[in-house]
Amino acid sequence: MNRQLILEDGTIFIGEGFGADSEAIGEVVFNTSMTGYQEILSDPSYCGQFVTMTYPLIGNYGVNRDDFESISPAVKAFIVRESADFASNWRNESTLDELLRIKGIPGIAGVDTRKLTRLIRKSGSMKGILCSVEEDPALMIERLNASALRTDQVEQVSTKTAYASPGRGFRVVLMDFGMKHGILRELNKRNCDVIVVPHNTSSEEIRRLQPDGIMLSNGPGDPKDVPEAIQTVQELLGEIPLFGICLGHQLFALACGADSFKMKFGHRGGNHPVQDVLTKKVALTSQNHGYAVDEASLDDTDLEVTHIAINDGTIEGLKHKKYPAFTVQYHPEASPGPEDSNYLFDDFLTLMNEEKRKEIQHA
Ligand SMILES: NC(=O)CC[C@H](N)C(=O)O
Repeated sequence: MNRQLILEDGTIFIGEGFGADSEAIGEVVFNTSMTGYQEILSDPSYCGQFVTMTYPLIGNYGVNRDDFESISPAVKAFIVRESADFASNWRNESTLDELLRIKGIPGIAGVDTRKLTRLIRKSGSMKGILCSVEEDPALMIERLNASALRTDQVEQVSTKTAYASPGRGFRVVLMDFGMKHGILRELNKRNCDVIVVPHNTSSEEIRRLQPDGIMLSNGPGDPKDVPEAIQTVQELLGEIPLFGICLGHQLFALACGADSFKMKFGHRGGNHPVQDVLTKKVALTSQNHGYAVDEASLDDTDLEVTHIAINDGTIEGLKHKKYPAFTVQYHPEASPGPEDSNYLFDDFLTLMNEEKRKEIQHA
């Protein structure tokens, strides 16, 4: 027992260090997925956060080349009940511990993750510090309270330069706010000619690429921290069909005049039930968000709620009443998670198709 996790309310968890031997400060959140730790770890939306896995055994199938959602995991620290040091799977290429060491991410094992999760559910997500047990907790809490969490996460994880992932179908400009590779994979699977652009690409630059559609990716942090992206969406709305996921959904809502708020402890897991308002069908979804769109703020907008979370009634999907644009708060690209909502990518293609047909008729 050589490492401690100290929360801003003073709670201390003592555990065994694994991964990188370094200190970290971040926002402590929990994820209830039973598998998929590699995808979770490498999801850029966790930038700046400590992820607690509620499933008690993590690392048991190792880490492989194919399941990364980004090349450089942006998670600040990883908290588990038990870290398996023997990885058993035919795809396994390294252990979780090795990956965390290489990527400079500290971990702590042996933590009572049920207690930690209940605490977060009761008090809300909290700041935490992960450090050696040699450190004086009182001094650490002082440091924790004095440190403000960063607000430039999107800039940290977005691509610095544009790149193409060619296809022979619709051209889609994918705005990268901290994209999971699963989104690109789903678009390519449908033959889309994808151009991934940095988060701060202007609307003129996007227009110049002559896209058939725009995809707004997921990403870390508060949507209000990226006002220039909100403006870009405003400038393109109605002109080019649009599909947004998670942070992309929140940015779209803000661009349409709605508001967002920080949730108490968010939704992070692989089995969140979401209902389609129209069909009443429920899908099990993969989720990772700490902010949500405020329903009351929709009154003066042209937005319509398409999906809601069964667990707490928060908004999970929106559609513009006049323009070809729709978004979801959850992750239809799954990975990790169920594929119930994969059809949304097909809907995006249908939307682009319809708009193309209208254009041809009017030409
Ligand atoms: N996965 C995401 O895109 C998350 C969006 C945003 N950072 C939130 O926490 O709500």
